[in-house]
Amino acid sequence: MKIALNNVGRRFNKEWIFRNLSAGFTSGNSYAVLGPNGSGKSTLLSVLTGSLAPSEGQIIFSDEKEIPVEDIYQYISLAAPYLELVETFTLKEIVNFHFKFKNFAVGVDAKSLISILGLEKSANKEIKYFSSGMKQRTKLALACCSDSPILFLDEPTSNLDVQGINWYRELIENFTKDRLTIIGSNQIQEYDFCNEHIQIADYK
Ligand SMILES: Nc1ncnc2c1ncn2[C@@H]1O[C@H](COP(=O)(O)OP(=O)(O)OP(=O)(O)O)[C@@H](O)[C@H]1O
Repeated sequence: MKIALNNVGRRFNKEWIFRNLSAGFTSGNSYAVLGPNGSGKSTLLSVLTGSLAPSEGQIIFSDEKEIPVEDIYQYISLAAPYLELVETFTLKEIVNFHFKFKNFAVGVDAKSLISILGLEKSANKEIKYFSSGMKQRTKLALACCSDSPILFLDEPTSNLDVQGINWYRELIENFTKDRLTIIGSNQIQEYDFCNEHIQIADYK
């Protein structure tokens, strides 16, 4: 899989969030999109997931041949603070719902995913009664344990405590091999495994 950006820029009204960004993202690598609050990390991630069109420049998705932007969602898993879980579902129901649209990563099924989460006792609890950390773990596990070749994680450790951060790092170790992984972050423990860094400030 490859995502190629060619002189990409995005603006909202008259404000350019980033400009002249040319970069290639390929399978087997992990990339960190870095910058302070409000710098444009989520905006760039939205462009990279195909959900936001660039204001200028070109984005090309390919896997041997070009993939139209309207099809790219099939190749992507995403966990982000602005993506909400369905609150009235139980954990079991949300896992079953999610995997009606995606396939499980190799070696994972609904039962083992709940065990990876460490939430066996909450399997029949509605998401609305989950703590913010439990919700965040659930979002990360759903994204990481899907078999999609591209994985986007925006602010992956928000709401996680030290134990949760260690759990996240183990998840990354087990589920990012051979994938194209892109992390939006400003916290080193979220992205220190990434082999390439993109500083939004370099494209202002
Ligand atoms: N739909 C929108 N319309 C207008 N401005 C927007 C829109 N979305 C984002 N922005 C602006 O773009 C800039 C970058 O926002 P973005 O959410 O990408 O930053 P971020 O680096 O992800 O921030 P944070 O670390 O706080 O999540 C901000 O100034 C924000 O107000």
